[in-house]
Amino acid sequence: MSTAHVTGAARGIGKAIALRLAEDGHDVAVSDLPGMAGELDATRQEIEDLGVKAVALHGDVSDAPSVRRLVADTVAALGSLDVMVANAGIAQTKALLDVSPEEYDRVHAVNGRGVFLCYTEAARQMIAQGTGGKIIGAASIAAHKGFALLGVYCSSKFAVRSLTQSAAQEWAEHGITVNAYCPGIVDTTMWEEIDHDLGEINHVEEGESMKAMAAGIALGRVSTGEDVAGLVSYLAGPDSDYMTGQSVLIDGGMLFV
Ligand SMILES: NC(=O)C1=CN([C@@H]2O[C@H](COP(=O)(O)OP(=O)(O)OC[C@H]3O[C@@H](n4cnc5c(N)ncnc54)[C@H](O)[C@@H]3O)[C@@H](O)[C@H]2O)C=CC1
Ligand SMILES: CC(=O)C(C)=O
Repeated sequence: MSTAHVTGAARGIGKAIALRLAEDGHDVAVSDLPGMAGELDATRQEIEDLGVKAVALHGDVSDAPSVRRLVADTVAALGSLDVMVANAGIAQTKALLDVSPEEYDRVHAVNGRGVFLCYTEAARQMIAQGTGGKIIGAASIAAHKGFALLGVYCSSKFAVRSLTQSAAQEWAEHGITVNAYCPGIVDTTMWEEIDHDLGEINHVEEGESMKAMAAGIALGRVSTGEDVAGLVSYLAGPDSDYMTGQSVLIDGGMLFV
């Protein structure tokens, strides 16, 4: 029996991943910020309804003691930690010249340090267990290409991509693989907020910014969380055992096609 932890699982991509891993037979710990308790508990209930064990935990991924607790509480509740999905992240839609140093730091604290903390705390636990593991992070198309008005966000996702490569090299000897998923445009609260903010900056109607970005998607539609969860299911399972250090695009053919 394998156990997984998914951060940022109260909604969006994280929730879809948690449910998919439960369908795959993993016991699943889900976590999110304390303010998301109601939504997170709904995710936990949906996982239990699939017939596996679930636990809902609260913590801020940018805070080291908090992440240490998330890992320890997962092991206490489910017996081990075999799959870590460092999914939690925040967006920031702003021209670089308008970003304050504090705003820069917050994005990197959640998207960069948050992934670093989840990766390293999970690896410590997996190394102690001695049974290997799968560590998976949320990157983005923004880890492969910079976008105007998302500059700081993009830089934080490039950080995830390089951390994933370094961690993969350092922990291979312990049987731990480290990979990241790189969605394009996923129809979640995060993209609703990006669309709203781009609309304000560019003086266009709500929905228009998303439509303009989506026009470049070869498959002709934006993504669902479930599209991304299918890739994470593969990265968490045995079929990806010979794959590590990769940041895999799942963008419907938006970049590089
Ligand atoms: N929606 C999209 O188009 C894309 C999203 N991504 C990435 O996928 C991940 C999930 O994105 P979505 O589901 O769209 O976002 P979302 O905003 O809908 O959900 C993110 C979840 O993370 C939680 N969270 C935020 N800060 C946190 C913190 N400090 N500690 C713990 N939890 C925290 C939120 O409360 C929320 O439940 C993010 O890392 C995002 O950058 C990547 C590419 C595209
Ligand atoms: C949210 C996100 O990663 C992009 C680039 O849309």
